[in-house]
Amino acid sequence: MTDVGARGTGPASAPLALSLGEPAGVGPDIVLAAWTARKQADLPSFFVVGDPGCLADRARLLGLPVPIREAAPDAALGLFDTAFPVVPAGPRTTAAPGHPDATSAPAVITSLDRAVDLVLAGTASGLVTAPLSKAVVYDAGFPFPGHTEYLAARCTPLGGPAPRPVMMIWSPLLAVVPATIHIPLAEVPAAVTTALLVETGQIVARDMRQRFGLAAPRLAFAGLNPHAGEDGTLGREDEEVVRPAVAALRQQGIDATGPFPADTLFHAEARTAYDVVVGMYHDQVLIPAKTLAFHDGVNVTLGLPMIRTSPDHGTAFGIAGTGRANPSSLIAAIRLAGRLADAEAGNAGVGARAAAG
Ligand SMILES: NC(=O)C1=CN([C@@H]2O[C@H](COP(=O)(O)OP(=O)(O)OC[C@H]3O[C@@H](n4cnc5c(N)ncnc54)[C@H](O)[C@@H]3O)[C@@H](O)[C@H]2O)C=CC1
Ligand SMILES: NCC(=O)COP(=O)(O)O
Repeated sequence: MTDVGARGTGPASAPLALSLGEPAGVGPDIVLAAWTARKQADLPSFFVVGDPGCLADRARLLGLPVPIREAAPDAALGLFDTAFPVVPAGPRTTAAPGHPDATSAPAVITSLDRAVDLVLAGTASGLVTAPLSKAVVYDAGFPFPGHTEYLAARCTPLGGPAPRPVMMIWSPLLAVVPATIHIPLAEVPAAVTTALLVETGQIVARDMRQRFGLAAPRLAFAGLNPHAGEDGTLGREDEEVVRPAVAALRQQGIDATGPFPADTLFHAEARTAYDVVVGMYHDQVLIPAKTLAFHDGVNVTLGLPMIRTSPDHGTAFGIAGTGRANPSSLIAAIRLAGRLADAEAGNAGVGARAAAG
């Protein structure tokens, strides 16, 4: 694993590195659309790491006049205004849009590996990942549930402990963190421990302060059971696991509250009382987040010594290569990564919910 201690200190004006993700999905469509929208959306500069042929094929299919230029990472900044810089990496892909193919896995993984190399070396100021097909990379032996866990492994110092990665889905309307991520629902009650919730709350509070510039972030914890357990009559976990975690965080000076019934935690008035909801499992918090702001949502990985964002959606095979893919979530992800990089370089934090605009 890479020695994180060796990470460079590139200025925030270094471009962002984008991994290309699944070639049969909408990744190439939205990446091309984001570069096309770079001026009107006032995006920070970025380059793609991956197969330039895949992007060129998709541009041709979509009729987009995007001048794709193979480039070294340090040439990308100078090119970005006039051409789309692509740092070649990995084999040529052949999967047709909408038809995922196991042969793409080496290209997908190499694109991600090389993009992370460049971020850890300080050549790029942050990572933005286009969606990959978990099935395609799992079949090729990719040993991680998703980018989130892969990045924690990549950020593990030589001989040191792995950082704990925390997934946050962020939008101007709502920011949520699932305390457990990609595990079966049946395993959730055992996986939700007081220690896990305390550690999650600490990471969220720290990154909201340091990366998002919130002086005193307000964390609302959702309960696990209906009505947050109804005083223990609908399940004991809320009283015995979640409440002690909230109390421990409060003792540490973190503005944590809850557990709250999840069904009434996401309406407009409730959302004014917190900055982030920490939920107990994936769908509990990703459903409200994607329902409220599917096209503005950004997946941000907290807890790592690098910046990583991505769109909140997946490969959308049904619309890949049709011109119907909406690039807004990727555009929001690029914009947020740029602002987080600026904040890391010492400029102002991005604020709780203001950075999407
Ligand atoms: N960060 C990542 O790499 C992620 C990868 N995935 C992967 O994506 C694959 C497909 O997942 P699904 O559950 O089907 O979710 P999905 O997000 O790909 O699609 C869900 C629905 O939203 C629509 N949609 C998605 N993105 C859109 C866009 N940009 N514009 C317009 N409509 C859009 C799709 O057409 C579909 O109707 C799976 O392999 C999953 O693991 C899913 C989420 C994140
Ligand atoms: N449901 C969110 C998702 O699948 C994204 O996972 P990751 O690849 O960002 O870890």
